[in-house]
Amino acid sequence: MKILTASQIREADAYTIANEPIPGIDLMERASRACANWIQTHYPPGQPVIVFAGKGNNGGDGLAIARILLEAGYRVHVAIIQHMEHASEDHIMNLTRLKALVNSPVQVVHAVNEMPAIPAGAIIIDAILGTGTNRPVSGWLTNVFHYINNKAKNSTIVSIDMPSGLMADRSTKNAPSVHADFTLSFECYKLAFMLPENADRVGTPVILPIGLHKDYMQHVSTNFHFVDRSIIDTLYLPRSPFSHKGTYGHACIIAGSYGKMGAAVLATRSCLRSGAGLVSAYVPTCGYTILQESIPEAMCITDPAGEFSGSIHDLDQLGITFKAIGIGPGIGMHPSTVKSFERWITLQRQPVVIDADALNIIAGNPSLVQFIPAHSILTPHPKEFERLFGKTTDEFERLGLLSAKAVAWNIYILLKGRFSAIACPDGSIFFNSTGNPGMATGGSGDVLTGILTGLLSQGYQPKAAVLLGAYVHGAAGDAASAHYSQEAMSAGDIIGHLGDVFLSIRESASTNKL
Ligand SMILES: NC(=O)C1=CN([C@@H]2O[C@H](COP(=O)(O)OP(=O)(O)OC[C@H]3O[C@@H](n4cnc5c(N)ncnc54)[C@H](OP(=O)(O)O)[C@@H]3O)[C@@H](O)[C@H]2O)[C@H](O)CC1
Ligand SMILES: [K+]
Repeated sequence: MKILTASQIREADAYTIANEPIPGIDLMERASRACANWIQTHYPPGQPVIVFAGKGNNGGDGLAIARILLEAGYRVHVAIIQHMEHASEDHIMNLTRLKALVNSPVQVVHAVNEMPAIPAGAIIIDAILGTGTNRPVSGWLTNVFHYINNKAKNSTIVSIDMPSGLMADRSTKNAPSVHADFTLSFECYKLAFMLPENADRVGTPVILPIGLHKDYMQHVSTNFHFVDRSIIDTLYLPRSPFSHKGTYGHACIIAGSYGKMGAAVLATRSCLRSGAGLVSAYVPTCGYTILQESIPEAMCITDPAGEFSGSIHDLDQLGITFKAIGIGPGIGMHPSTVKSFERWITLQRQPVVIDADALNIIAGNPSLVQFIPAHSILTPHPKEFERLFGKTTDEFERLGLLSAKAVAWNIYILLKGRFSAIACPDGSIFFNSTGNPGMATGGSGDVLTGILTGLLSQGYQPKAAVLLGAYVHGAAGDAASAHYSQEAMSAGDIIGHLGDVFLSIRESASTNKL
């Protein structure tokens, strides 16, 4: 799914009005009905509803929603927030339609002391500002937001299109905004929803299709995408009935050190569970028994240094052709490991997966960047990202830096988070849609490294491997949390659910081809 900027959304709106064609007021009605339907499905008419409407089209939506809910038997109070003098045409039209209903209380609020009381259990509809927000909110609107956020007990805030105060494609990190429980947003995710700095403002985003024109949506060019199942199904490569283990490559996981052999076990096991034909683990000698006993399907190559690896650079001399290599989980930062990694990276010619301490080694010696093979995949978490690329003032700026580095280094960078951001060498960014807070647990990243290496090994191109790998990792985490709970699930449980996820993707990909 494409993620559009505020101005592209305005264009989509205008294109739909001109080419469907449909009058703007009817498009607003369609959007408002989609919201009202959602509210009616989730809350019974007994609950009081308070609509806070601004003076633009977001407010127009609010007034239409109020009318539809009143007609459906809800008790609705409407407060128009006078944040500007003039009102949009469709706001005025919907106000007229609302006032035509008997018993429709409409109040105009000019100052925070005029705000209506919010009864316990109310559904608060926030339709003050939407995608037309073009500057951080200040002045008395700040107090209005504060009043709404300190809502009465058991009430729920449902924001329409955007939590008021947020800008769709710029940072409002320190600006006031409504903190929604749910955001019912039209047609596509907004960039602001993808960033952790807005997590407690957006609440749960719900995307409601409102039939914006297909031609516009198909042809509009954007650098931002949301990876949903429709993208994943096109990436999946079914295995050939005539294949053998050689078809799917020999993968190598370079991982582990004394006390961190779990990282090697998790990455190796997830690599095996992601379809590699053969998997070898390269580990320090101290990990030999652990690895062979816990994963008999994998081969084991030991580094002579003992408790850490110091001869990684000699791997190429073994005469084994690895189709893909993943390096980093648990390798530590012993000076010999650092030296050995530095030599090893200069010898690489095909894309590799680089994670954890291998990233920290690069951060400590930025001259290594020139040796990272084109189209390699780096998987930093935010702290590792900062060590590699430096600090930014907000997360929009961080996205810009992420994209610039992926282009400059000609690599894929997967920045881990609720919606992991995958930056590609062409400047585009894909946000992964799967995963949950239960995955914020030790070993989860090691599992991802194994999955990505396994997918590369069996012939996925790096872009397909990183998009599919991130999705599968998150979806297996979702299945694990459904089974064990977010609290009790562990990284190993993610691996345990990879099979269910591959089965389901295989099924939907083949159904779509019929
Ligand atoms: N595009 C669609 O698909 C559809 C959108 N709908 C709804 O329309 C809104 C967008 O409506 P718009 O009228 O463009 O903008 P807003 O309602 O968000 O804002 C109205 C005006 O508010 C002023 N403004 C901007 N920032 C601030 C601020 N920080 N403080 C106070 N006031 C602010 C600004 O006017 P200025 O003259 O002051 O610049 C805005 O123009 C969209 O979100 C949907 O809810 C449709 O109904 C359906 C299709
Ligand atoms: K809003």
